[in-house]
Amino acid sequence: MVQDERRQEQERVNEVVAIIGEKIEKITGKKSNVKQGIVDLRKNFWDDVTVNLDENDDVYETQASIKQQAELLSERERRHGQMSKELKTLSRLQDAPYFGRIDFREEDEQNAEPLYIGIGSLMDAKNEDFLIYDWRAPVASMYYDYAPGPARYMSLDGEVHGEMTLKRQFIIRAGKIRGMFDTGLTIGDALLQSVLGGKASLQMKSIVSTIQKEQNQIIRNETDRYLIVQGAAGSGKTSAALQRVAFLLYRYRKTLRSDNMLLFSPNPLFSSFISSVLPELGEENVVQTTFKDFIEERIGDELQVENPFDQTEACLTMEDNERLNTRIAGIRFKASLGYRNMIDQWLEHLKSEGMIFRDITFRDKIIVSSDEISKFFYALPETQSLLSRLEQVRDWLLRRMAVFSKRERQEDWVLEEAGLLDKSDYQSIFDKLQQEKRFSEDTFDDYDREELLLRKIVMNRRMKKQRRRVKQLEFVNFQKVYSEIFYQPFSDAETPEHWPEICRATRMRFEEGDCPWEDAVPYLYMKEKMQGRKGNQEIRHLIIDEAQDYSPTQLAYLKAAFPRCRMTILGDMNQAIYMQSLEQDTMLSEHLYNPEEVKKLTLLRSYRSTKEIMNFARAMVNGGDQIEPFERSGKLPEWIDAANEKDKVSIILDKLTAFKKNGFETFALIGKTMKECREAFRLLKDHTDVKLITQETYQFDKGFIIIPTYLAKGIEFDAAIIYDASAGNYCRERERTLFYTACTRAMHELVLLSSGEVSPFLNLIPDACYLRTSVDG
Ligand SMILES: Nc1ncnc2c1ncn2[C@@H]1O[C@H](COP(=O)(O)OP(=O)(O)OP(=O)(O)O)[C@@H](O)[C@H]1O
Repeated sequence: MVQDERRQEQERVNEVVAIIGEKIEKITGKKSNVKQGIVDLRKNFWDDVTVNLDENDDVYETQASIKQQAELLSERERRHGQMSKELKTLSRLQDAPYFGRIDFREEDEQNAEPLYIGIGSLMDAKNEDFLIYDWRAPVASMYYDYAPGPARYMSLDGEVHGEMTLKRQFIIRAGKIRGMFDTGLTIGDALLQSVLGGKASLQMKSIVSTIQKEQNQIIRNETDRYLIVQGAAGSGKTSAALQRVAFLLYRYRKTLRSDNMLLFSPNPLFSSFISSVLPELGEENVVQTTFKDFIEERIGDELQVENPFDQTEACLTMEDNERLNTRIAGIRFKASLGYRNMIDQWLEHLKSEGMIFRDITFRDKIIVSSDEISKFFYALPETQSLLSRLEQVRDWLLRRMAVFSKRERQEDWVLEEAGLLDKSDYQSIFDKLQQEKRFSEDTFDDYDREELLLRKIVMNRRMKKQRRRVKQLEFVNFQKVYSEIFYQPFSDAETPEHWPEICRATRMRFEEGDCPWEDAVPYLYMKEKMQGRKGNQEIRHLIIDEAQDYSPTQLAYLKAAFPRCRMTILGDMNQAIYMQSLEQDTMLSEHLYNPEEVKKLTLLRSYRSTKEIMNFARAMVNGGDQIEPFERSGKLPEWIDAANEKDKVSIILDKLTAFKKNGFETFALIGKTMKECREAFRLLKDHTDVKLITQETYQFDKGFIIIPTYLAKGIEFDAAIIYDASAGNYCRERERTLFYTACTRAMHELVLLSSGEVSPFLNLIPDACYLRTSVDG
């Protein structure tokens, strides 16, 4: 019976594959015709355009004709693009046409209808019935949401109720059914077992065939402007987020393109790790950036912005003393909305005093001095906003610069510089003079005219940059205005502990042209508020991964920078590693949003690691008992005492050999800091093939790598070794989440090395959760 069914299903697969083959052939033929059409059109573009510039009407006609031709060309190019995309999806479907089937009997109907679900939809040859439904189609949601029994889905015409009589899962490769299971509520635990038991890969895979019900809610949420997902390590936050992108691109395909979405990822390595998921689902990748790159680009080269990883590294490697306490207090305070209020107060204060301007200079001459600007600015009515007054200063300065330019162009140096102008400049002046002659026959002053035009060109070019800066209101000395905050007499109630030292340190950094990472967003907030910078209207959806590392100030900044945006915000409080986000509000805090616009979902089931690894790791974090490890068994985590560096090296080498024997392909030695990783690399590099991952690494290969925790975020490995789990390395409360993050990178095996006293976090773990050995076993 079962065999019979399998045979029938295989026959259907064969039929569908054959139809896909025919479609591919047909579209390929059409595509090459369209391509030829494009080539011809490009070649003969001007043949079909009537060019006539004699009369005004003719010019319009010519323009219309060019426009028509260009539209024809771009329409064909668009069709060609669409066909390429369709072909890509078809060839994926040819390999594995679908992964699921549900039989659904609608209320009031007699019979159940089988629906097959795959990564794209496919109609039969007559274009009448669906042979495959796209996983994102409304009806397909039942596949993820229900076990056989009563089921419903939301169609475009309203809710449809009925009964699901069968739910079946397929593994199809190269058109052959390799596995077929009839499943219960959770989609094919057997299949999930086999997917999760596989090797870690260098690139994340899509989870389309095994999306879980709670993940489906995230993927298909359409109602909430801000969707927050708090999910345990390995619970599929990133996976669900990428599936969600594909879903939204499908659901809103008429209005939403991939370049309307922006994904913030924690580091460049992660960006490349996830880059193949969307193409695998037949969608284009969305734009990706890191928050640091985004901020750095907005600040430009006026300041040297500290890298957040350097900030973390500095805090983790500094000795425990007052300097460190000051730094941490500063980081935490500047991430709070309290500090933002302080900046708002400062902006208010600037209305009556305190603005600092730059001299407007040209070749060592002061065109307008900062004092003069200040006088002009403060002479304007205080009732006007800062922005409107700055705009009036701008216009006044531009006029003053024009007057200056007119005077300066009489100077000898200008003519000397004109001698260095290009041939093309002379040509354009000649053309201009010729044109002028069409209107006046007076040619006596041609020589003077030419000299004047040359002088104008020189001055315009020399003053261009200056003018642009003035237009952008850069005559305000924003850095100094910001530094001034740290001279103001704020009350003790408004300021944190160590405030005087924080002020001193911040002023010093700004004087040197450095912008500490904790000041980057507050500085931009102040500056852009003064400049009245408009928000980005193009980006309509932000996906923010590892959101536990974003502060309320950073959230507020993103909301203002992308005013039209919806946001999917994913993170795990237990993996907060930046000083700013430890034990205080982060972007995951619901109360930072308008209650009507926000929804928070929680993922507690963890899929990445074996049950043993997850049982071990969850014991060290708050609320860990609520995390549910997926039922997949492996070895107990091993905690090995190593007396010295030599022992450590030999243990690591032995473990590597064992990992390879197990068929593992990716293994990481995870250090707390880059400093620790460099030390480990120095010890190991002559004994084995190993690569050190740094901030500049954009991709990693199979094999053995050494990586600090903050760069391993979001990534996974077949096996992980924690290089130093001693008390000296992980004992402070703020190191708990770092330690947990490191341990949860391992899929199949976890090894921890320590010498001397072990981290107190390990004491929290029941003895039965690990195996303890020393070097000689
Ligand atoms: N429904 C699923 N089906 C198959 N695999 C899944 C599923 N959900 C998650 N996984 C797998 O679990 C692993 C962890 O997923 P992912 O990286 O998305 O989790 P995460 O919550 O972002 O983790 P972290 O916070 O630790 O970085 C990945 O290998 C992913 O493929």
